[in-house]
Amino acid sequence: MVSSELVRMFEEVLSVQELIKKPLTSVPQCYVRQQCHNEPALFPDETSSQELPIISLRKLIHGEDTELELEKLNSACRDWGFFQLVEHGISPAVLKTLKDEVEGFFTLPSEEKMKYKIQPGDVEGYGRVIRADDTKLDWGDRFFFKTNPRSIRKPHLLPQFPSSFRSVLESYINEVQNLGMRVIGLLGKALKIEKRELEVFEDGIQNLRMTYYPPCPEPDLVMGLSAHSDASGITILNQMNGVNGLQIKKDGDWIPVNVLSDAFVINIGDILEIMSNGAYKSVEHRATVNSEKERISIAMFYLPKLQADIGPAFSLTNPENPPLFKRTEVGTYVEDYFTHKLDGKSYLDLMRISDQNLSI
Ligand SMILES: O=C(O)CCC(=O)C(=O)O
Ligand SMILES: [Fe+2]
Repeated sequence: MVSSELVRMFEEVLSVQELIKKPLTSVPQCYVRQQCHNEPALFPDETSSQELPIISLRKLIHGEDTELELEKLNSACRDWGFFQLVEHGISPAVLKTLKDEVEGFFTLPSEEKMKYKIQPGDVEGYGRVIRADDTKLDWGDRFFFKTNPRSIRKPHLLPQFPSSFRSVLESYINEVQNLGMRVIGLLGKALKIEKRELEVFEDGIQNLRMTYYPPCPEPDLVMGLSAHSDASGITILNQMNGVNGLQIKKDGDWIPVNVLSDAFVINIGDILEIMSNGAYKSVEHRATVNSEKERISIAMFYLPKLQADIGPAFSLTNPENPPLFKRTEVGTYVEDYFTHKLDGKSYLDLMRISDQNLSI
């Protein structure tokens, strides 16, 4: 539990960008992580031979290699829970303008960004949500907001953005929503889930998190984003300024992901692990920072619509393959998720049906 004094201190250091404006020789204690002895190294061997699978959307859709590519996709989601998507069809002009606009946004004067500051009791806006069990702060400035369906947009956030930023975001939101639906369809095909069970994703929820990770004088003492799994169906990550930092947990090791230009990193979130009845993995990941250059990413979380129920797909479960997770409404799931700390896979574990009461 953090003391109220610590909460006040956390709230005062709302922006890491502001913090590093004064020359810093060491990192304030509220960012310093305690490395436990059995934790894998923060910066694992960069020569790791494990490379994230690369999947081509073009190959998944046209040509002779469709089946082969679908099998590659299937293995990537089972073994890694992550893959890099190339030839995804999102227009390069939108991606370039988006990068410039997001960079521009994070370099606005603090007073401008504070107009969008997260309000007490909310989770959307600029800044961080302090939870009762937080003990350390992440080295990154975030902006989280809900974009789809349009009716859930907060009037003081996206609608108030500078018009050039708003306009490119609208294009990106549309393109990435279509891409998300396409990828979900292909995952359903690879998993052999009946099409109608994926209809819950049509006009699904889309949330965006933009994160600016400033350079840090002592990068091995801090974490840009704590280890977590995503609550989404899938997440589409755009590492927009080409700087490495993302790490994925695989077989107990943290594997660094090399940014591939013109690729998105896509991962399976908790909801798809549940729907696939555990066949696809929602894998823990985290973001590290470096001492040289800021890192900017934008993550798009794609979820089924709010009224939908989530649970293991009926077309995948039977007496031989009983459901491993409980069913719940998306709305309840999302609300519960936000009240938990980003602490590995703990929330997904709450959804797991224990061995004693496995039932269909
Ligand atoms: O910035 C990154 O590389 C990771 C972002 C992420 O995992 C998230 O926003 O959930
Ligand atoms: Fe994430």
